[in-house]
Amino acid sequence: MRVFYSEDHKLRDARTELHGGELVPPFEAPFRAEWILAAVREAGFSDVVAPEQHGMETALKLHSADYLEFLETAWQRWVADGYRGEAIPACFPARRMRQHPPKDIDGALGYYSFAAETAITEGTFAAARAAMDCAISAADHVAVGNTAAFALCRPPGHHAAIDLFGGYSFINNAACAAQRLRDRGAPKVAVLDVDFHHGNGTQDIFYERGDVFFASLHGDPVDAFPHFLGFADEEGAGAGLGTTKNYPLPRGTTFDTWVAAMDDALARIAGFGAEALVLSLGVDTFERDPISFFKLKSEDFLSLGARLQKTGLPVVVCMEGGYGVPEIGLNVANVLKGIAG
Ligand SMILES: NCCCNCCCCCS
Ligand SMILES: [Zn+2]
Repeated sequence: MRVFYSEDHKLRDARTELHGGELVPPFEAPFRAEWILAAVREAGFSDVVAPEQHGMETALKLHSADYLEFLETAWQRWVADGYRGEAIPACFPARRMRQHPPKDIDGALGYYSFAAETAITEGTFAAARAAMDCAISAADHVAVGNTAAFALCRPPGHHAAIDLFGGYSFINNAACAAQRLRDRGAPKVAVLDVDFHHGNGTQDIFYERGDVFFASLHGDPVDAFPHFLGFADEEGAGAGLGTTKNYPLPRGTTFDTWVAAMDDALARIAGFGAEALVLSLGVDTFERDPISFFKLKSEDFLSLGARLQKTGLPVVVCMEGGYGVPEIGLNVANVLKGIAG
């Protein structure tokens, strides 16, 4: 299985994350990609290539143009206004307020985000573009007949919505991979999000589309970030009615419960008639993840991958979350091993 990796992920190296009322070193840090890369190489996935540089046309089918323009210019606008810290949103267009993009960068940060833990810093946009390039190149690799590819995306993307950043996400890499597979001829594509956190961004992007099925297993939003989307009654709308399926799961969920939901999702994906699959792979479902509350063990990630291999669907794996512990490398490698059979 080919691995797409860009050194440009290192340009995303924020100093601060707002967590528990303190500015702490971000959980989503460069070491993550380094640990994962080392572990997948160690597991024999040594066909590691840099992605091609793709334009923004795929992303422009998924995100609004004004949002992508905001991402590209936010840091220089922030610096031009004389702020000394990192660009953290602090004022949001909440209920009954006007939904318009302010000229002021402080207001624009709040308008284009849904969470305040994610700082924009110098190099953030360049790193997000490189992660997007990895996802698109991995989709191209599968589109020409390879059964699988791994896009080692950093920063992650599944929380990035049509015009919102947050949850460490800026450009929705997995959505770009799905769109690319569609553009390269797959009539129907499915995105399966196994990250601990609901893929609110991917859901938002495809919610009214009937050509992409979105399924997500995640910590119940009543208890977990992103708190305000990912409930079981969200099933798509318009042309997309019936093509969203959420599996909110409780604190302490172990693999036996978790995998029953995955099997149901895979059955629905088969029923939908997907011809290719994008896996939003977060390994923050691991029992020792620092910010999550499921109890998957490292060997469970082998079973996860094996189930995907059994579908017979070509799969683009996009790296999402998974934090803090060295096992993130082993757990990702185990998924790839399961897929590779
Ligand atoms: N106290 C936990 C706050 C979580 N904040 C964002 C988490 C984003 C995960 C991306 S996979
Ligand atoms: Zn997550």
